[in-house]
Parts: sequence; C-alpha cells; structure tokens
Amino acid sequence: MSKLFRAVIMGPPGSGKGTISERIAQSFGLKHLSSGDFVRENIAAKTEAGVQAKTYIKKGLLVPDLVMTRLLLPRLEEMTKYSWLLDGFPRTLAQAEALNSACDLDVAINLNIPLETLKERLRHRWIHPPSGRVYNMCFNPPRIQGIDDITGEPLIQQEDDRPEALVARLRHYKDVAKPVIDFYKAKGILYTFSDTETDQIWPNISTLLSTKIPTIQSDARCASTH
Ligand SMILES: Nc1ccn([C@@H]2O[C@H](COP(=O)(O)OP(=O)(O)OP(=O)(O)O)[C@@H](O)[C@H]2O)c(=O)n1
Ligand SMILES: Nc1nc2c(ncn2[C@@H]2O[C@H](COP(=O)(O)OP(=O)(O)O)[C@@H](O)[C@H]2O)c(=O)[nH]1
Repeated sequence: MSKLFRAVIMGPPGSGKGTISERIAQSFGLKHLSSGDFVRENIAAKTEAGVQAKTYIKKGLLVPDLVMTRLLLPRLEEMTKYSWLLDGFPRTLAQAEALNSACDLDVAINLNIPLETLKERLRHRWIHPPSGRVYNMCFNPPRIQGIDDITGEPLIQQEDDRPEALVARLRHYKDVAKPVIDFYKAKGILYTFSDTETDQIWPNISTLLSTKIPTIQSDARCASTH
C-alpha cells in the first residue's frame, strides 16, 4: 500500500517556496498544491469564493481566512489519494487550525531568508500569470528575455515585488506567520532552513524528506468533511 505524505511550506515572499516546491514535487513525486494558483483558478472560473477573493487581491490584501479555507479545503478533499505539499497556505493561525482539523501534517518546512536576499530576488522575479511559472533574470532566466518558455507569452513583474512594497509585505508576513510557526513548533513538525541560496538549502530539505517519506505508515489521512 502506498504511504501518503502531507507537508506545508512557509516563508516570506521571495523565500523560494515555489522554486523549492517544484524540486520537491519532481524529486519525491508529490503533488505541489499552490494556494496562489487555486486562488487564480477560482477567479478565472468566477466561483463564489473566487469573486470574493478578487476584491481583496485587487487591493493587494490577503484574502480573508473564511474565503481562503472555503476555496482550499474542498481541493484538498480531492487529493486524499495523493501525497502533497501545500505552498502558500496556511498564512494565518486560523488557516492553520482549519487545515489541522481537516488533515494531519507530517512536516512543516519553514524558509528563513535574509531581507536583502529577498529584495534582490524579487527585483529580478518575472512571472507568467496564467500558469504561475516563475523566473528570475539571474537564477533561472527564461530562454528569451521577457517571454514564457512554454507558451511564448509575455512575462510580467508584479507591482508588489517592488522593494518599497516588499518591506510592508514582509512586516505583515512576520506578524501573521509567527503564530503559525509556533503552532507547528508545538506539534513537533517544524523544520526551519536558513540560507541565502536555494541550492544550499535544497540538499538539507532533500535529506529530511528522504528520511520522512518512507516512514509514513498510514493511508489517506485527510478527513472528509462531508
Ligand atoms: N493563504 C493565502 C494564499 C494566497 N492569498 C492571496 O492570493 C495571492 C496570490 O498568492 P501567491 O501566488 O501565493 O502569491 P504571493 O502573495 O505573491 O506570494 P509570494 O510572493 O510569497 O510567492 C496573494 O497575494 C494573496 O492575496 C491569500 O490571501 N492567502
Ligand atoms: N538568485 C537567486 N534567486 C532565487 C533563488 N531561489 C529562488 N530564486 C528566485 O527568487 C524568486 C522568488 O522565488 P519563488 O520560488 O517565487 O519564492 P516564493 O515567493 O517564496 O514562492 C524567483 O524569481 C526565483 O526564481 C536563489 O537561490 N538565488
């Protein structure tokens, strides 16, 4: 019987959650669930939660906990047969508690990256909004500058990746993330990685997951909320 694994990855904007999640998904065969992608899909599909979420995102605000959990938890229920890594959720303690009542996590990865590094990375971050693909003009540039490798469509830079906006985002991140980090620490599943380079952090995450993934004993552990 296959052993299922559940993890979340946390960290400030630009800490490498998306980049590292992709590596984990490829190396360990987990599904990478990006809450940002779920939000964008719901907005595109004009679901009730999507329409509500859009009004906050347009203003550069976080989507309220109730809307986020309503949007996300049903998606997790569809994933009961898979091992997954959730990126971008939970962002608040209320979201962590909602997730906790829906399923048991094995690992919470916490990325701790210096502010100067975050600023520098986000200055060079370009994204392909329809797919959520992320590039960096230094670290992983697209084949053609300003163009998505897969679709040939244009890449954009997000307004809130500007250094001036970033300081406020980071302050906000720290305030809301601290109780979430403490929550996972108290559960004994928090693993913090600190460095300026993803390539330095990656071997340590890979080693951790190699020890954890084969030891998972139980089967589908996401409780159905029906
Ligand atoms: N738990 C979450 C996840 C996402 N969002 C909203 O969805 C948007 C897109 O999420 P994401 O792709 O994770 O993007 P960023 O906030 O740009 O995150 P990061 O810079 O950390 O990659 C966020 O800006 C936020 O408004 C949210 O409110 N709460
Ligand atoms: N220079 C550099 N850029 C990186 C590194 N790791 C990730 N990036 C880039 O930094 C930006 C932020 O990474 P991303 O995975 O989007 O972080 P997230 O906001 O936490 O999801 C992207 O443009 C990445 O390509 C690294 O080790 N060095």
